[in-house]
Amino acid sequence: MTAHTQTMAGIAVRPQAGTLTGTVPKMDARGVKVYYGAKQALKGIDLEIPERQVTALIGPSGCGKSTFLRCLNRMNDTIDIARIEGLITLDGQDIYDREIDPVQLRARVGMVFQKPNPFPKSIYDNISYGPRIHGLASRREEMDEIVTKSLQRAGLWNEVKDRLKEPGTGLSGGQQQRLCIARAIAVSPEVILMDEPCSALDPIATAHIEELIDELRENYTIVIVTHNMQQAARVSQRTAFFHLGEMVEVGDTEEIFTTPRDERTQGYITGRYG
Ligand SMILES: Nc1ncnc2c1ncn2[C@@H]1O[C@H](COP(=O)(O)OP(=O)(O)OP(=O)(O)O)[C@@H](O)[C@H]1O
Repeated sequence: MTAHTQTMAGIAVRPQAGTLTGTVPKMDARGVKVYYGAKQALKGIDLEIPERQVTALIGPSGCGKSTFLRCLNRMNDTIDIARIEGLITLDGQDIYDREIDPVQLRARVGMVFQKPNPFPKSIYDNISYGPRIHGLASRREEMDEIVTKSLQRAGLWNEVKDRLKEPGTGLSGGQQQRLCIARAIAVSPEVILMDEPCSALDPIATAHIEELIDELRENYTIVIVTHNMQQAARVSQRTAFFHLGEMVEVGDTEEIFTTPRDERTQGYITGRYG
């Protein structure tokens, strides 16, 4: 018999019961409920996040996509009225366990936000800040290497290599978003969460970020919230459709966009509502 795990809410659930993807997921959510005060925003989400793939979360405004994304690195901890129940694991370990330090967790599960939010510091310092607080480099040369590699991986190095001391806020919107991705990469995360990362960008900058996401999945597990269904179809391998706080259906992206099982999914992807 599968061992039951006590969750933060004291509810017994079976971890990783019957994996849908056939492999052990990088992250696994079971029965995740979120309340903001008395209002329930998520009604029991079960979702596996496969390793080194892009999982897209889609659905109409207010259905709980961002709330769910924030559960995956405990960003909801910072919202006083938010309460979460259920189980979320990273490599099989409960991320809400008392032993887990949320700051360390957020280094393993990084986040990129809707609006590029570089620190009001130099390009170099934007990248070196995380590695410094996590003690990832003991010498200047090591830090230089982390900064260079992170900017290279984020596809920004050639554009900024001669102006690393200039403020990050002086870059274009698309460059700032790539700087934020480089900043997330700098602490060697395993998972990167992206909350509508292109919504503030023009089509060219968006195309650049989408190409980058496709490259990044070689090394990272990515979860992306997007309102743009073409984008979900272009960048993700799996798609989960959320509606009114429920996860209605999840599957291979191609399948979800061509032969959805649930009529609510079909209604959304064909633009009938949302
Ligand atoms: N900090 C908060 N305090 C109170 N209620 C919140 C908070 N954040 C989200 N909510 C509520 O929870 C529900 C889900 O919101 P969430 O932002 O997760 O949805 P979403 O699907 O990401 O929406 P959108 O696509 O518009 O960003 C909504 O009813 C929203 O009003």
